[in-house]
Amino acid sequence: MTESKSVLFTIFGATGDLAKRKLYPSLFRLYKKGELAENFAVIGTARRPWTDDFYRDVVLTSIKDLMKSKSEADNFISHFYYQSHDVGDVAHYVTLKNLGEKLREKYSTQGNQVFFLAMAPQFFGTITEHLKSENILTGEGFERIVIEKPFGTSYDTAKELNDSLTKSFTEEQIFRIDHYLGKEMIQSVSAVRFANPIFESLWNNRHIDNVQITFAESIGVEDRGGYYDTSGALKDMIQNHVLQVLSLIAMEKPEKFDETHIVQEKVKALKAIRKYTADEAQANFIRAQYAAGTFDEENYISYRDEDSVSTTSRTETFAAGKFLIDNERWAGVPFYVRSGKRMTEKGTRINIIFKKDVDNLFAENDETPEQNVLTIYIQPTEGFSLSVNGKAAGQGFHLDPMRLSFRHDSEFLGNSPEAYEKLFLDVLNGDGTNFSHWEEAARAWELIDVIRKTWGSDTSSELPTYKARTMGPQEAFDLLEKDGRTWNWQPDLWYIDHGML
Ligand SMILES: NC(=O)C1=CN([C@@H]2O[C@H](COP(=O)(O)OP(=O)(O)OC[C@H]3O[C@@H](n4cnc5c(N)ncnc54)[C@H](OP(=O)(O)O)[C@@H]3O)[C@@H](O)[C@H]2O)C=CC1
Ligand SMILES: O=C1O[C@H](COP(=O)(O)O)[C@@H](O)[C@H](O)[C@H]1O
Repeated sequence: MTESKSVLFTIFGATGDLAKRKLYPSLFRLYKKGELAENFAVIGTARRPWTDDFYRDVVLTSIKDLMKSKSEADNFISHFYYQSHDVGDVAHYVTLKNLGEKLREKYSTQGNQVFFLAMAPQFFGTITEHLKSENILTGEGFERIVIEKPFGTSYDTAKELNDSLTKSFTEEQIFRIDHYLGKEMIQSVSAVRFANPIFESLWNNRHIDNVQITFAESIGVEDRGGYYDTSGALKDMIQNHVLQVLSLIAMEKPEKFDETHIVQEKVKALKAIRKYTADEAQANFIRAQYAAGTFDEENYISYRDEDSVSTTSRTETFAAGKFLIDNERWAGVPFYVRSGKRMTEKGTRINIIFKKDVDNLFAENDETPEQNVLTIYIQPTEGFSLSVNGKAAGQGFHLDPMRLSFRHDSEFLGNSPEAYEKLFLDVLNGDGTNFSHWEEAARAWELIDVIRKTWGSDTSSELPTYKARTMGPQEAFDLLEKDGRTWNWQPDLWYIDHGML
């Protein structure tokens, strides 16, 4: 039997896109599962002069696809209150405090508070400072703060941000969202590694040739051109999601499967990644921008033609590179990563490519076994496959590569908790395992800053482009080719075959 939580949420940025698309539906899912019942309340705040009723209607609209009965939804939204508030105005925190006290009483929330900052990071310092100075933090129950990406734009700005947050909250109270860490299959990476001796015993440079991590998106920048043009693929995806995944694959086995030990090992792995010189960054990382293209008879405009994007923009919409890890386990094993928008399909995958068979028994038969590949499918399908060599059926002896494959079915996917729902529950349980910790973010920025600066100093050369809805520029393929390798990527026929497209 689920024990429901007692808590007051304050959502800053309650009128925004993230709140409507992710936060309210996730809270509703927790409500439907009984994790939230009667003892919770939500204060939504932003500048717009909304009433409680209007706010509740907005929340209702955002959960309409999930609701089974109107009465259930009505009961849920009755826990929502709106307070118009400019985060820069001190007087508003007094109103917020008074409302909080009233709701704490009414819903018996036991002094537990979660603050969700669904706002641009430049406001984080002001908000946390005022939460403390205006005594909204009382220390009576648990008090946790959840913040969104981007966590800074460089090591220096991230450090500044962190310093201002830690004036009011301790590291244990800060939950930095990296929503990929809430995804089912990312959480499964550790299960695959540490619950299967067949893999754990091979998880090193004696058996693994290279690792490939692809975060491909078919969408362009949509309506986020203004933000994206100041960021680019390296900062938007590689600094956070990709390096988080890489550290989970590369880390040593933690002493215990808990937050402290996992984070310790992830930080060690990140620290072992070679920090490039400017020349090495130039040689090992490439970038490109999507040009116009046609796919499936549909025409796509170029990045520079997107709304709120400069027509002379040099922001990359695709980045690829090679990381090297200087430790005993991984010396000599390249970790190739790539991420881009307007690629052929949406697909996040990890490929562990095992070494070639050195002593080929079948050489005299003119047969060469293919390298074994373990693929972890993160999305849109979830599962694993392992390519193995077998004998082709029939006369004679020929090797035939085959795939042992497991995928979650569509029913499972439909019921699988959404990343934000899992992360919300982790926050309520005080479990920071699936969040980014300061030391992780700091190290990731140190690695990325070198690449960013190298690219930034080159203002004259032509930025490579790739046609919209392709797998990126030629330079990304050359990156592996010069190492005698290729990207391992086949279109995901599984979900087409299963009617999931
Ligand atoms: N949307 C998404 O999918 C994702 C968003 N994020 C991050 O989440 C955060 C929020 O993003 P998103 O919801 O898209 O942004 P929006 O621009 O849609 O929302 C911003 C919110 O901040 C409020 N706001 C702005 N200025 C003030 C102010 N001075 N005082 C009080 N409230 C203010 C706005 O409300 P009002 O105008 O009424 O004041 C609005 O509610 C950002 O950090 C973003 O990078 C991260 C990953 C994905
Ligand atoms: O953080 C971000 O992630 C999304 C991709 O997330 P997904 O869960 O849809 O795979 C990306 O589109 C966005 O640019 C980035 O900020």
